[in-house]
Amino acid sequence: MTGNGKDREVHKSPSVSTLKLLGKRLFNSSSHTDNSSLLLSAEQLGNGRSLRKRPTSPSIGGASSGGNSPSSSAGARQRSASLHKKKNNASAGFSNGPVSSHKSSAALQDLIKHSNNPYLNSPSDILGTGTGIASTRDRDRTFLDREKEKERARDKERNTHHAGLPQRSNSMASHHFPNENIIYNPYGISPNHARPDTAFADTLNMKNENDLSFYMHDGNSKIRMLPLPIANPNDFLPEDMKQYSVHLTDNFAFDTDNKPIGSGGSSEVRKVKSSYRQKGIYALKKLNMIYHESPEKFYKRCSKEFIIAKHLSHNVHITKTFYLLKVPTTTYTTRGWGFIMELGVKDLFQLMERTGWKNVPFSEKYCLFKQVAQGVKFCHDNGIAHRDLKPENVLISKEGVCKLTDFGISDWYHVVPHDYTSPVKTCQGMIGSPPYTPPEVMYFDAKKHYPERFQKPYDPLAMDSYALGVMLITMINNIIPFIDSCNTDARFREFEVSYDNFINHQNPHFRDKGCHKQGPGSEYSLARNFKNTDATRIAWRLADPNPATRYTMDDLFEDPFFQQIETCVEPDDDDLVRAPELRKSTSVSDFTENSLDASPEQETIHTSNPFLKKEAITSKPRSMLEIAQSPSLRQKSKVKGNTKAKPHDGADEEDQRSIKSKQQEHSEDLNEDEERDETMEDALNNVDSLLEKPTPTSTKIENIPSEEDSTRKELKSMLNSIPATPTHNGPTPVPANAVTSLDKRMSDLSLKSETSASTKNFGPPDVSSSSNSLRSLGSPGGPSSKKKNVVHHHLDITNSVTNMSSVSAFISR
Ligand SMILES: Nc1ncnc2c1ncn2[C@@H]1O[C@H](COP(=O)(O)OP(=O)(O)OP(=O)(O)O)[C@@H](O)[C@H]1O
Repeated sequence: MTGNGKDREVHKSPSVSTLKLLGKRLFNSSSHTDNSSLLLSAEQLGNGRSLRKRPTSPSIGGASSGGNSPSSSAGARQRSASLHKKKNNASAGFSNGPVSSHKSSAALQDLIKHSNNPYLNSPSDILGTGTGIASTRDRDRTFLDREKEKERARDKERNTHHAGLPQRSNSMASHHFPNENIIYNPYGISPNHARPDTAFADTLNMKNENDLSFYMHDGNSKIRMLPLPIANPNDFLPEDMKQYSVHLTDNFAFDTDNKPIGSGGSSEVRKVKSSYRQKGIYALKKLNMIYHESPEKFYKRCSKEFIIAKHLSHNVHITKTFYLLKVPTTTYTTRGWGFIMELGVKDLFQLMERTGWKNVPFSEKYCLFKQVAQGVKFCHDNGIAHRDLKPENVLISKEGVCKLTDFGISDWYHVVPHDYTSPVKTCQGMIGSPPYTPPEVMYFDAKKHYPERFQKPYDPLAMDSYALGVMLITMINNIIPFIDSCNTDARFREFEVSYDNFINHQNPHFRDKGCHKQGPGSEYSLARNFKNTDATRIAWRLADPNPATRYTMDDLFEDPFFQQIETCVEPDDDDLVRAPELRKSTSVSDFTENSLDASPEQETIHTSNPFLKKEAITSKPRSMLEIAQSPSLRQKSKVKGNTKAKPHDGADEEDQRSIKSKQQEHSEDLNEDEERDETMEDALNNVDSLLEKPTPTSTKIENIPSEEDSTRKELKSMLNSIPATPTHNGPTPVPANAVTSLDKRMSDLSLKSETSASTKNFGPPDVSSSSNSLRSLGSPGGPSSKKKNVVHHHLDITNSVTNMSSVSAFISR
């Protein structure tokens, strides 16, 4: 999390008026339990940034690879657990205790009153779910009894010493409020308040505190500046990822409306534009040094994140990461490093916090879930455990496709990283973001004071499964089920008891491999809203508190319910995101770290790309008709589906091309290809923007806004030329399996026009049925007819709550 003022614009608290409104509702509510906590949350919204996201427990232990790892690469991935301290100074000195949330006195008393420790009461008192008989659980009993005593003492202490501390709204976790309008928000009244940060294991040697960079900052003590000179990213990248240009301003410019579009524990995300294509808008994830981090550690941490992200950037469900660049000090940023990435429209958290989320059909929620699962499977198939899955780390593209992002604490999970036959490397230490962090990892949370014997090396893959399960439960319940996945959280305890109860009394084989009998039914609170016991099976099996029996990704993919979920995009679908072009490369010695963006003209003059001027002469855009007839001039060699990415082969074809563009012999071919691609993509963008416009009346081609640029003319010409009877891909037959998304779109356009009254018209039904998903324009008779023709509108979720910055953030994108 960055600490500068701009950061606050991203996910700042709701407006005062919104809060007042919510406050009124709460006062009128009959549930005293919920009200008090909610009111507290509302009050706290005024606390600003520290409340914007849930404070993360500091972790002193440190996550590192387990004993079977010869080299602890996880250890290299540390981020300061003092993040908590950094973000939330008020909480410094907060007494550690088994109840994780910091409660002010009012809420705390209420919480205590309603906190059910299943081990204190008779089983039938606490269940209220399932059969009404609690399973006998000897495990941890002694420990819990001891903890109970400690908890009482700490509660007392909190009531006196810690009232008013920033906190998460526990009450939102699983309560159902009398006012249905409030239930939709999975994380509480303030979406920002409740966005959890990632916990980074802090294995920092405290001796490093004297590191000079610790004292370098730009006026805000929470942001530390890297000392000059900034290291060259290429010095930290493997051979096959080395980049032609390493300076942001060589080939990119900041967006004029330069607002941050997101921020996390150690980064701030902004839009940047390619200097060469108007529509080339990308995300710059500017990486910040975290508390106690030395420059060397920063460089290693960031280059590792980049290498992993780039290594995985070959799947439709992974946000593409293109370059690791030096970022100069500008009005918008402090100097440092940043990633150029594919731009997401919003993240899944932002979808889920919308009022309309609760009305999203199950089928669409399952579609989103399956897409996320496919992304996770791809990571696992390629040797990476994500380790920080949460809705905030799932971006939604403008086509409505889910894409995993934030590989900040991801790691290679094989003992020998690129030997996929080597065993799984276990981890130790507190990492991740509660409640998505599983119980076996929470044992390492220093704040919880678990005895060391509870802290066992854990499987990072099981961590991802668990997070996926909690995400699914959250998506269906519209609210997080508990705050922390540990038995210091009453609601988690309730979940654990229900789990055991279901197994002991209803389905003894629930945890058996290959058992696909029904999951828990509506008598279980965390199953009720699913209204489907096959769906509860996958959710509960993924969120199994016991990692040894938890669903693996393979188990999930073998589950019949999971298999029959229809998605609007297939994992082997091509996506249309292209790598930004690098034409200019300022040599390191030429570069002043504080230089500001150069104008495109200057860049052209100073370009070191020998083909730049030539390109202007040789570029001969194809007409859209030509494109429609033979769109597949250039076959992109993409890694599809579950195919393995080569270790460290993150430089994809486009990137390689950018690098190779220095080589004279390939110049003409490359430039032609680039131009063709650009024309095609621009055309598609235009088609997209036409189709995505919620125009109520018939959208005729003639209604295209009158801007007479050549692409638009070509677009008109293409659409008007498409015959009523689709010829699919024109005269050149393309094998079905080689059909790209572009082909599909083109052929789908034909079909659309056929079903419309006129080939020239895109009437309202067609416009509205064209979803934001890649599959939305599926052609029943075309080459993709084998695939499902599912139409989803993942981005069309209404929101009646306005003035929330996170809402405005994505509206403005
Ligand atoms: N490529 C992108 N396009 C659009 N928005 C993005 C992009 N990358 C990140 N964001 C937004 O910024 C937020 C923070 O990004 P990210 O999670 O990568 O940062 P982080 O510092 O690693 O966060 P964390 O605290 O989870 O470790 C995301 O939740 C998302 O809303």
